[in-house]
Amino acid sequence: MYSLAETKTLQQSTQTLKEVKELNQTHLNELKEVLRFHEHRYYVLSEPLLADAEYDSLYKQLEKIEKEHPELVTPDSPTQRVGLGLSKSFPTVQHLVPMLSLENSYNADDLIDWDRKARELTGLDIIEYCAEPKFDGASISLIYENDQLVRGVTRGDGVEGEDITNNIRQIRSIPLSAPFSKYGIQQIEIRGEIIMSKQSFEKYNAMLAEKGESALANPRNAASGSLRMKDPREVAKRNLEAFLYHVSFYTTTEGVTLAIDGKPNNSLPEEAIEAHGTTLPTAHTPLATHSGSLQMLWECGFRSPQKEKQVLQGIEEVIKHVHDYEVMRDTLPYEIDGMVIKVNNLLLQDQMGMTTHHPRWAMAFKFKARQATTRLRSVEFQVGRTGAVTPVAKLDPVFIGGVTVSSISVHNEEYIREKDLKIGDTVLIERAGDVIPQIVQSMPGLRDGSEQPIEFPRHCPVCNSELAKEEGEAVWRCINIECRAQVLERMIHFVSKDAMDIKSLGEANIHRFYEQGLLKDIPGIYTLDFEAIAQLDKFGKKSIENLTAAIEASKQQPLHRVIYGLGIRFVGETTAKTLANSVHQLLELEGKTEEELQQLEDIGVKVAQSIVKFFSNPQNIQMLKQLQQLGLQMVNNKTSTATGDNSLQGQTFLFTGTMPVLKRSDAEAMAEAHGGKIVSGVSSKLNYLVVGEDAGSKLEKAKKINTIKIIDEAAFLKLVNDQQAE
Ligand SMILES: NC(=O)c1ccc[n+]([C@@H]2O[C@H](COP(=O)([O-])OP(=O)(O)OC[C@H]3O[C@@H](n4cnc5c(N)ncnc54)[C@H](O)[C@@H]3O)[C@@H](O)[C@H]2O)c1
Ligand SMILES: [Zn+2]
Repeated sequence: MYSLAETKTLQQSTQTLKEVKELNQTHLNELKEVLRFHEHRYYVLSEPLLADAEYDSLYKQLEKIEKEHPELVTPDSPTQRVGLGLSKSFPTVQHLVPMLSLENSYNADDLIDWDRKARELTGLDIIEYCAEPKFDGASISLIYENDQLVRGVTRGDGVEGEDITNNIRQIRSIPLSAPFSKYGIQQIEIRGEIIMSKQSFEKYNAMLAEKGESALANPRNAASGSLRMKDPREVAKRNLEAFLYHVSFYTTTEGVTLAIDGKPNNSLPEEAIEAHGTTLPTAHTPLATHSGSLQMLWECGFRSPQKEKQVLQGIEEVIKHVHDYEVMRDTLPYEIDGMVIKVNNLLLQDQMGMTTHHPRWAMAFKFKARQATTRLRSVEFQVGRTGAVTPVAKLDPVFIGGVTVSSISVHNEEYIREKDLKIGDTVLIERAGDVIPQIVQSMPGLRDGSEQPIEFPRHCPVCNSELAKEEGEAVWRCINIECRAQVLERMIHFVSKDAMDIKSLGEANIHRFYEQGLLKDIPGIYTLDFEAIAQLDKFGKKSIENLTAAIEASKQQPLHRVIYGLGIRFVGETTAKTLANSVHQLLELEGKTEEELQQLEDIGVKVAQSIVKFFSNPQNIQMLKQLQQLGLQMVNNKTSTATGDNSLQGQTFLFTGTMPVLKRSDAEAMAEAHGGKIVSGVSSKLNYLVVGEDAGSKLEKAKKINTIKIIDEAAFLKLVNDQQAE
């Protein structure tokens, strides 16, 4: 329908519109054209070029303009109907009751607004709602007659859908027959969502990759694409699943027609419409509430959100529930993009009615958007502490999942090839939960020929030495151990939070001291020339004090942190702990063979090789000896208590006030580790009162007992360190 040239022009317009802060009526025609185009990509081709949130935001703006200028609303506006076009690959059929869309809300205020309107419409003080997940798949309508599945239809444009009965019959969670007659029902239309689980989606994409086809962007596209496959046997292989969440219409065995979704379509027998209209008899249970109909579907053998649903009283309960659910989102085996909140009582639903676009009794609450499209501007190559060269894609900044993303690691050459990335490409990116943002796919269909391949360097971008790649590895490395990038990254890793945790010596300071020639390696951290640092701009007395104290305190970090801080390849926090527990003294590792190391828990061939390599390098041993002399913990704490580092034996300690560096509990543990004892109050039995800032009554009291030594944190650390060095 759209030629390549048109596609590009429309994509260009999309970009332009996205960049306008507030669209107005002058943009109206372009906006409509752009939305129609994206609907075609989405509904007909199942190949969207825009993230949902981006589409939604353009759609909202159209709604807003039309609301301000009702005279400009045209019948073909995207707001005037649900979807656009049908693929024509399957016979189209009319829905018995139109399949509408849902109104969207994005925050608590939207929900409160909606609840207010609902209470106005119904005259109630409090409304009972039923909340359930908004399954991210493709919606379908199923018809059962005399307990047999007779028809399965896609939503299509909401009025007509495609008859995909044969494909629907392949989905195992949809029973081919269901005992509706038990409920006195002769014909029934139910609706739900066809989804592909995250696991099946991964398998599906792996299969596509094997065949050399490009991966699909998300499980929803995979589900809707799979539903329209020509060969039902292929559908069967896709492992689709179905959640059925709605009864829209039924006739009873006595011939009574009950349309739950407003007016029955003309295709119903006229006499039935006349006889019963749209009103539902109250007596007719279980179909008096939405939650009741979910229960009935469950009992008829359908996977309805019977377990996932929640009946709630009033909007405050709803708001709490949807926020709680959003937190769990990533733990579910399938994708959901929000929650749907429905007025539970079906009579009330009927009373509230619907617009041409959506029912007034339901509201979608959309979770934070996680996908967006943007442009890949360039690729930078970063050198890590192990010399690995990582390509990082620089993007036009986009806001997703609550943060602005402007660069994303693209891992290695293979990954770039797999994702078919080029400089200048439009890319779809995703940020799921706390997961690091990823490029989902490039959009090769939008290339205009100006895109450039990503060239991988053969020389280190920092020190220019030739890069090497080990057999069977995807990563290129700079093997020059003196490489400035590596030296810096090693120091940054050493002081990082999970290693030595020297907060005042962050990345910026390390760079600065390095550039000034004040710091060149890890041991140098403990011999910093503070007088020279004091000459540097922005280094006041207070900063120097903090820095000194933090560095001093880090000498007490346990051995496993020192080991982790060394940044030995493949040695993470867990392995570092295993190694620390396997020795009395760090340098014992120097003599260990690969075989010996592999006896330890979770240490495999690769890890063992890497450890041996580290400890057989004389430069590394030299560094460890230096660190030992400088007073770092080179002994395993557990064994040290056993061998009796009891230098503070018999001494009592009490801490008061806030200390500049140490946490109270850490300081106490430190005193105890050296044989000291913590007491709870000031008395003549107390030897040391360690005071921090804002020390109060304890200090006053201690001043009156002249046997108590009152010291500050620095003196305490000195005490601990000196005792240890003896
Ligand atoms: N990326 C694009 O270019 C593009 C283009 C067009 C539309 N879209 C997306 O499609 C959406 C519009 O599609 P829509 O009209 O289907 O709206 P929708 O997807 O926002 O919500 C309505 C749909 O939610 C589904 N749903 C899932 N769980 C449900 C439940 N428990 N109860 C009821 N319904 C449930 C139903 O299929 C229903 O049709 C837009 O919000 C946009 O995100 C994207
Ligand atoms: Zn280098």
